[in-house]
Amino acid sequence: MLQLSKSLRMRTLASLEDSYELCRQITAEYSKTFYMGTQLMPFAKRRAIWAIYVWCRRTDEWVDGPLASSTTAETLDHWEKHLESIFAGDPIDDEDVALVDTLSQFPLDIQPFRDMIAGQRMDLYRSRYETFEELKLYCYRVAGTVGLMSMAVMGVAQSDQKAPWDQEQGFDIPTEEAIALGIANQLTNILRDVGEDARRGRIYLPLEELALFNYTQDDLLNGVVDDRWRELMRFQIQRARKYYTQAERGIRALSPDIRWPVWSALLLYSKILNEIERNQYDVFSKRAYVPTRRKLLCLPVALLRSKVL
Ligand SMILES: CC(C)=CCC/C(C)=C/CC/C(C)=C/CC/C(C)=C/COP(=O)(O)OP(=O)(O)O
Repeated sequence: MLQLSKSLRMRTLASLEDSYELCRQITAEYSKTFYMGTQLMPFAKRRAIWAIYVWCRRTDEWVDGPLASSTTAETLDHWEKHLESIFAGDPIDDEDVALVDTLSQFPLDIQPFRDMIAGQRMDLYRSRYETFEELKLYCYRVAGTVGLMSMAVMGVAQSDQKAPWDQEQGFDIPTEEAIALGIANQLTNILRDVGEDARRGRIYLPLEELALFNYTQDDLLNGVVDDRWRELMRFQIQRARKYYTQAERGIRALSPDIRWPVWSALLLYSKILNEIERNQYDVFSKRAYVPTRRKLLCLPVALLRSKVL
């Protein structure tokens, strides 16, 4: 019976090609920046990243999407079982077909996927973070994990593709740097979306850091932009940039064919911080956005860096 229902289900699922195409469309629709990055990758890696992106997006939707108000801990337990089924090679939905294929081709571990679900659990119960350590754990879970997943697909440089001194620097598998890029991206996202999150009653910035700048939760919820806020934002932006710098050091340890896309994604996303500065730190009434022309300008810069750094 179980066998029968499984085979019935299998027959109604999308073909491999259609599933990857679905993942491509979803990635293009939801994340312009990362989609642009993936377009610079070799075919097999590009579509694997789309399959992973879609699973991450679906995971995020449980707490951020239209059905979020009915999501409970049990919903996420169920989603974790769904994940185990994918890792067992048994797709449930059309989007899973591509991910099952990706798992058969790249050495992906289930742990970062589980950690990301744990990150969504945090979002379910918490709307405040007291310290940066707590926020950092959240950022690892919802975004650092994406770095780990992506790295398994992108691959690291073979020893004959590296200069001898790279090995001495212990850059064999740049795990910390991959996590750092996820954290940098997430911190950027948090800074860009402070106003939007406040309107949903959420504050991601650590409360003890607000206090350090004499800025209150009420100030934030009311969108007060003054010297205290600008100082606080300068401090936050500086820290996000440190994570970008750490990530940059790991890129040359990656396989050469994906250094350009990773540099591009890094530059494109970090530019949002420049836009926040350009907007005089007003993240309440404006959404920091990098215009397409400025985005395109990043690509040759990224190419150059991927060759020389
Ligand atoms: C640097 C090294 C060694 C490896 C690279 C490893 C990678 C690719 C890390 C990047 C991880 C990543 C893409 C994290 C996602 C974080 C994030 C905040 C995504 C935001 O996604 P959306 O919310 O869809 O984006 P927008 O809303 O900004 O379009």
